[in-house]
Amino acid sequence: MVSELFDAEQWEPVDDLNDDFRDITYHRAVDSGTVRIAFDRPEVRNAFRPGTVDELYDALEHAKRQTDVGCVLLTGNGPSPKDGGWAFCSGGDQTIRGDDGYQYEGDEARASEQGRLHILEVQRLIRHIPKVVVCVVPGWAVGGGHSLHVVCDMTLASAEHAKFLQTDPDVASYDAGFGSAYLAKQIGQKKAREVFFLGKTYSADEAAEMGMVNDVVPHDELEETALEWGELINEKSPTAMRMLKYAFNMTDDGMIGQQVFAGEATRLGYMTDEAKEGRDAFVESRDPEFDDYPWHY
Ligand SMILES: CC(C)(COP(=O)(O)OP(=O)(O)OC[C@H]1O[C@@H](n2cnc3c(N)ncnc32)[C@H](O)[C@@H]1OP(=O)(O)O)[C@@H](O)C(=O)NCCC(=O)NCCSC(=O)CCC(=O)c1ccccc1C(=O)O
Repeated sequence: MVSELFDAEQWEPVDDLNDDFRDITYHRAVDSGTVRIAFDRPEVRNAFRPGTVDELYDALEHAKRQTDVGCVLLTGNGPSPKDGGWAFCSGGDQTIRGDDGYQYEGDEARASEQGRLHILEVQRLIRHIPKVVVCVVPGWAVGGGHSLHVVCDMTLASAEHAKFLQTDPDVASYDAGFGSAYLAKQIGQKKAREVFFLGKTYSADEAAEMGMVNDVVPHDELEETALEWGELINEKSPTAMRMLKYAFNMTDDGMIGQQVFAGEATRLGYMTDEAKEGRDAFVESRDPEFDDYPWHY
């Protein structure tokens, strides 16, 4: 069983990757352009270790390249076989945290002697992937797991089990990027400071009231609803959705945001006859003839 909420008839494993993964599962919907990536360490509330982060990055990078996929669901499998507890993700695995980051066990593909802190690379991929990323929260979203929910485009939460908590300062960690500063854009400065400075636990309803959760649904309906959201997203224009995501990002992402949006604008430009004339003129060693193309206003 992948997860108690997982409907095996709706999904098929992305075989070439899913079989190799140890800490996550990766599936594609049978009937729509939606993929499901899930933390699979329920016995430790889906805490991530360096290998987990590598697998997450690989799955997201693979999803990015699927041109018939418009939606990524990021969730956590459960419940815990130890005590029945549910989690999306409880952040970095504190048991393998060394003095300079999180430690590999040594037998993994990208093992390094130095500690790693590369969940931020995953955050950036979620931010820039040209698809809608929905965080599907069946239980705890804590520490670095809370920050992942913040950086996703939307969040859907289990009414009964989703709980939101920032423990970063309890373990002397601090996500000074999206996890905190971007959270403040979502819920306001005072509330974001409260989340970090008081470390209170918030229910799904409270998180929705604060503006960091889009919707709260009964636990048993969580993944069914997520899949429905995926279907709605996939009905829309891929170009419009991509440009909208990058437009939402741009005001907060500085020059990188401008670069990402402008890159897509350039792609649209390349698709015009006007751009083809520029290319063809160069290839044919002649002057370009742009007279037929208006100076739009
Ligand atoms: C998540 C809890 C609130 C759940 O509480 P509860 O339901 O009572 O369950 P427990 O009995 O506490 O936990 C069950 C079981 O799971 C183990 N566990 C839970 N969380 C972790 C964890 N993060 N690491 C390792 N193990 C964990 C727990 O020990 C129990 O094991 P047993 O053997 O059964 O006893 C609660 O568990 C809790 O508060 N957990 C800790 C949350 C936490 O502090 N997370 C780390 C925050 S810091 C972080 O995530 C930094 C990483 C990061 O994102 C980052 C930030 C800035 C720069 C870079 C990075 C980066 O790249 O990493």
